[in-house]
Amino acid sequence: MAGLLITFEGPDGAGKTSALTELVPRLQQIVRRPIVVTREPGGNPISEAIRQIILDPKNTAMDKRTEALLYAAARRQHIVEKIRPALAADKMVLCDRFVDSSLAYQGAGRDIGVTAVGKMNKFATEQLAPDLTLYLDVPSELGLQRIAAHRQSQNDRLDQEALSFHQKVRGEYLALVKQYPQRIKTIDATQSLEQVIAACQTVITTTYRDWFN
Ligand SMILES: Nc1ncnc2c1ncn2[C@@H]1O[C@H](COP(=O)(O)OP(=O)(O)OP(=O)(O)O)[C@@H](O)[C@H]1O
Ligand SMILES: Cc1cn([C@H]2C[C@H](O)[C@@H](COP(=O)(O)O)O2)c(=O)[nH]c1=O
Repeated sequence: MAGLLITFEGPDGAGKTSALTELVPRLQQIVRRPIVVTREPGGNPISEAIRQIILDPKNTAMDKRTEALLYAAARRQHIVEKIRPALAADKMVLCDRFVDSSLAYQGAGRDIGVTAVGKMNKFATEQLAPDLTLYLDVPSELGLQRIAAHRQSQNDRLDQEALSFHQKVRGEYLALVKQYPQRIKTIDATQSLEQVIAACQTVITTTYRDWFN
């Protein structure tokens, strides 16, 4: 498999989606091979349908292991339908969230345990791992403030969790950064959006120089 899987991670409100939206057209101007942009949970009809169920604020009865299994199920379908075919066709895949989100949110945030969630995801992914992960770091308070300030619709079920949940999530992300320093590069997402985009672009283009003009 000669493609590249680059994932974007971070607490809610870190700015992943905003940064990706601006970054993609800039990379497309200089990249030598096609880019596929996708997200989790989602990226194909089955996984987007699972996303609706997971994030629906009405689903307050959802058990935490059910939630973890649904994220993993959505991921499995996403890998089979979209990620693996794109990598096999030598494309660069930019994915908004991947397994690290499950480790941080379900493993730590929901207290299921990072090891247990990791094992479940190995089954789902058959060990497919990102080549590079950009971790956009913000204090949980700031991320939640951004979401509240720009809210256009009702918060999803995860956004509605208490600050302490989001702090556990961030704590696990910071632990993952220490555990995988080669793969995960931290971007200071308290900077302006333009600075965040520029930092992401620099990490990607300097790490994979031969992919760019
Ligand atoms: N660097 C930034 N400075 C100030 N505001 C920002 C910055 N980045 C994003 N925002 C704003 O914060 C809000 C959340 O951004 P965005 O949806 O991109 O975050 P996200 O990481 O994708 O969050 P989530 O995971 O919850 O979807 C948006 O309204 C966006 O305009
Ligand atoms: C992949 C994944 C995501 N989550 C959480 C993180 C967010 O709160 C939502 C996804 O919404 P976004 O606006 O697209 O960021 O789901 C999770 O808990 N576990 C996961 O594996």
